[in-house]
Formats: sequence, structure tokens, C-alpha cells
Amino acid sequence: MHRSIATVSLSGTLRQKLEAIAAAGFDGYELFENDFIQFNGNAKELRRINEDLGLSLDLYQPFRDFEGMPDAQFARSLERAERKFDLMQTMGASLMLCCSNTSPLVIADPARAAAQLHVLAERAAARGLRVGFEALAWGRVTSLYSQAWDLVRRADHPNLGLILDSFHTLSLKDDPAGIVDIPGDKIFFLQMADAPLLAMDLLQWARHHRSFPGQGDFDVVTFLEKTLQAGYTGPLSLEIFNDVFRETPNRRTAVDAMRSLLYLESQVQERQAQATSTGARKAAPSVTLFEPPPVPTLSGLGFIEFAVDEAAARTLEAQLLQLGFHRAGRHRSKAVVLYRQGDIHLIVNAEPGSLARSRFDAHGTSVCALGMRAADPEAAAARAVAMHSRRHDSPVGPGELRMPAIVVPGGNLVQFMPVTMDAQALFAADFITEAMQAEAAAPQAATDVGLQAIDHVALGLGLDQLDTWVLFSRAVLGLEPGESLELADPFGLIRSRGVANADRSVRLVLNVSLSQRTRTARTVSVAGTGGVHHIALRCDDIFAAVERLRARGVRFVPISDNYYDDLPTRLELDPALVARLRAAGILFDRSAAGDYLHIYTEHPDAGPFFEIVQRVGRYDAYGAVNAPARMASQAQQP
Ligand SMILES: O=C(O)c1ccc(O)c(O)c1
Ligand SMILES: [Mg+2]
Repeated sequence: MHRSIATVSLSGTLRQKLEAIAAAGFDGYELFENDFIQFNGNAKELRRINEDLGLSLDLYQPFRDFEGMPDAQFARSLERAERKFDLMQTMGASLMLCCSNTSPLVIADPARAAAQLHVLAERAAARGLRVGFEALAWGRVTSLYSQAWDLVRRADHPNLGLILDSFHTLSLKDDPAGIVDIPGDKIFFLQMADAPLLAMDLLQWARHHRSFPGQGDFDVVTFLEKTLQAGYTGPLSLEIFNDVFRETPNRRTAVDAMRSLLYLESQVQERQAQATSTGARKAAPSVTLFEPPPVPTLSGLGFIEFAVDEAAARTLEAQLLQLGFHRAGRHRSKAVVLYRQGDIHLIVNAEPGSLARSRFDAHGTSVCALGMRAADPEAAAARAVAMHSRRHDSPVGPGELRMPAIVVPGGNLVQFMPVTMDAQALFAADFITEAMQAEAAAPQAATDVGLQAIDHVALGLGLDQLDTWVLFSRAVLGLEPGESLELADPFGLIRSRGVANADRSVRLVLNVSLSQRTRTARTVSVAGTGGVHHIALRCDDIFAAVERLRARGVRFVPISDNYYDDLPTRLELDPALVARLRAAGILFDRSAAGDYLHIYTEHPDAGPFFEIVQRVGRYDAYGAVNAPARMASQAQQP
């Protein structure tokens, strides 16, 4: 498809926006009128920039408050239109967007509105231009695409067509199914936008909280599918009014935008392929949709790698040993040590000159890579590259394993590990693993406190990184987002959203602070970027594990007695269980599916802290109700 984006979706000056749009690989763009009005150049110069950048100017927008006006205003609006047509001809735009009337002067008379639109189309036709009519969700008389289509049909002019915008339809919970009955060649343009479900004023929602498809809650896939079924073959464009995008570096936003369109196309493509293979529908797509390698099949976090220098490595080692890990091996050729407990593998990388070291130099002790087990590591990396993520190849020594790696938003790595190799063989390729071999003979190492697996990794992100991560998680890794939650820290709100694969073997929690004053915000600020904030390790018996850890000197975030007084008023719990939780300082949550027991280690001077968790039954979340207790306690620590 011809891929396009509205200039309103990006930060920067008009020229900077267009450069970012071209660099991300778009074919064309929608010019938002204000961007031109504020441009220190004329329409001819804009045309030259378009030519230099290889961008087509697909749409000039918006033309407001036109249809259904009293005669005097109508005459003036036609004059206004002529001036816009002059500009469009000079800058090389052939389609104008006219959005439905929001003026109190509008007359609710479809015959009048249609007749006026006919005249507008006739004026456009005289110059070889076209007009597309779009229903704004808050239009005074016309707010639905079906109403806009009714006017376009009545106006009956070849130079007048319909413009669809998924936001207006889906925000009103209107049914897009009727789009299939509109002749495809009468749909002149398609604007796609997603949004989080918010109970708020439509106009505010539309102007401040739209997001790229794949970042919100709308069924944008069905919307595009219906439009294509109608026979639409025009541009696929993004029109995103979003307060955060207005201040996010525009090259990053433009890459997100392109990834979003590719992901959207691929989802529709997949549906069409399925419908065709099951014989449900004839294959009749008139446009070619993007078809990347399939979403990877992931099965767990194989390792977590820390970036350190020599001194930081010693501090971290002390912390890991205290948590019951043991040194399981050292790297064949690099200053890298492997720690292990149960099926948890932690790699501590102090190799000078490595990517890990450069991450340490920039951000201090931090997680610089996650290992994800993938059914087909090469295909997983190929999918990522197709979705505009960068591949990262680090130097490997003789006999060492090359694992395909990709760069994730913010600059860290995800490495895809083959599931077919067991952990022993996998790490044996790169590490000298005497300890592991000795351990194979006596599996319960003396230091082991019963931690068994990586449950999830929580990221603390900058405000402008959350939507990027949601889309990256879905489009590249196939991790689906859960509910978006707001958690109260004593100094501001934290927005939190889990993403996970279908069998829940890979879980990430994406946290962003809406205030500059929370611990999460300060951590992001000190590190200079978002990154892993804490690591949750799972066990089968959290009471036993915590007892052993306390005996080894591990300190946990203390929880207020009031929390345990409140717990039985919230949940029906055996008093004996409440007493045990209180004595151990463990937090508790219960859902219909099961229980979640968890506790947090005290924040170290540098690097992430740890959460110890036990899941009972099919509990599927992260104990968000307890996060305020943890954050308040952390805030009360000296
Ligand atoms: O918010 C608006 O005014 C506005 C303008 C043009 C559009 O295409 C749109 O969807 C909204
Ligand atoms: Mg629109």
C-alpha cells in the first residue's frame, strides 16, 4: 500500500517533520494546514522539498465548517476554498479534506449540504482537484461515516468522495461493517488512528490521546479490513493527535509510525490468508499488504545480562550470592561471569570495549540484554528487522555460539536463544562451566534458596517510551498487552501495563511515571534512559525462600502493619495465612484465577532490585493493588 502520515502526528518544524517522514520510508504525507501557515517558505518551496525528499503530498487538510451553511457564509467559504485550491496547485496537492461542520450556524438540511458540496467539488474539478468529506465525531449534524457517505452520494460529483478516519467511527462505537457497501473508488482517503479507551469528552480524546494502531484499544484491524473489502486502493495514512508525540524526537515517532502501519497491514493480511485458506472468502485483495516473517514463538527468558565494570561486578556478585545464586561459569574469552539458581541464568558482563561496557558507562549498573528462547531464533530476528528493528551482531570467539540479537527501544538488546538446546549445552558453548557440571551431580546446591525461574522483568520507562514499547512488544515480539493501570506512588502516579506471550512464559511489565518526582522517574532520570527497574523471580514456596533469604542477610522492603490489618477486610482469608504473611512481610493478591504472593528486596545503591513471587493457580497479573504499599514503603526508607 501507499503509506502516508499526517504532519500533525510529529514534533518539529515542517521541514524536520518531512525529513523524518521520508527517512522512515513513507511514500507521502498529509499536510496539516497549521504546519504550512507557520512554515517560513512558500508553496513552491514546499513542492521542491517534497520532490527532494521523494514524498507525495497526498492530502491538504482540514477545510472546516463548509456544508449546510446559510447562503452568505457559503459564498464566503467558496472564496476561502479558492484560495486553498491556489495553494494546493502550487504545492502539488490534489486532494483536500473537508471535515463536517461544527459551527452553530449549520442548518440541518441534507439537500442544502449536498448541493453546497456539489458546488465545492465543481470548483475543485475546474482545477483538476478533488475533495474528500470526513465526518468528525463531534460534527453538529454529520458525525457518522454513513451520514457523510449519504451527503457524498446525494452531491453526486465525480470529484467528491468520502474520507474515513477510524478514530471518529470507533470512538463513537459505530459499526464499521457498513463500509463494505460503499464503492471503493468513492472512498478517497483513509486515516487510521488507535486510542486508549477513555471515558472523556470526544474532542479532547481526539485531539490529545490518539495513538498509533497497535498502541490503543480500538479494533483497527477490522476497520482496515472492511475498507479494503469495499475495494479501497488509496493511501493508508496515520493521523495522530497526541500530546506526547508532539514532544517526542520525531525520528523515533516516525519509526514507530511505520512499524505501526506494517503491523496493521500484516494483521489484515493474516486474516485474509486465513479466510482464503478456510475457503470462507475468495482472495480478492486489490492491494498488496505487508507480509513479514511470523510472530516468533517464544518460550521463556533464558537469561538476563547486566552491564557492569570491575568494581560494579563485585558489588553485584555479592548481591547475587546473597540471593542464593552461585557462580556457574566464566566466559571462554571475555570478562563475563554466569550465575545460576534453578532455571534462572544471570550474566554479569564487565568486558572492556563491549556493548555492555558502553551501556554501563552511559547508564551505570543496569540490564543490557534479555535472552529470549525462540523456536526459530533466525526467523525471530528476521521478523524484527522486517518490523524496522535493528539487528545487532557482536563479535564471537572461536567455537562460541552466535545468537541473533536485536536492538530494543532505548538501545539494549534482546538475544534469541534456540529452545532446542538445553541450558547446560547452551551456556557450555560460551562458558567454562565446571560449576555447572559439578552441580549436575548434586542438583541442590548448598546456596540455593529455591528460586526457580524468571517470572517477569519490569521496565521503568520515560513518558515518551511507553507507547513505543507497547507497539514494539506486539509487532516485534508478539507479546500482547494487558490492562493499563494507574498506581499511586506517594509522589505521583505510575502507569503500568503488562505484556506477555500466549503461554505466559515471557512477561514484561512496562511502567512509566506520570510525575517527575516518583522513585521510578528518578531512576529513569539518573540512568539517563528507561530500562529494567526490577526483576521478579519465581519460587514454589515463598515462605521458605524468604526465610532462607533473610537468614542470608537479604533485606526486604518493610510493609506497614496497617496493610495486614486491611487485608482480611478486602479478601476473605484464613487468619492463619494473614498472620504468616504479616510475620514474613509478604504481600498478597487474589483473583478469580488464583493467588499471587510477593515481596521486594531493598533497593541497592545501583541497578535493579528483585521481587520474589509465587503464583498459585492461574493468577495472571502482577499484584498491582500492592504496588502502592511497596512504593510508599520505599519512599519512607532513609
Ligand atoms: O480535530 C480536528 O479538528 C480534526 C481535523 C481533521 C481531521 O481529519 C480530524 O480527524 C480531526
Ligand atoms: Mg481525520
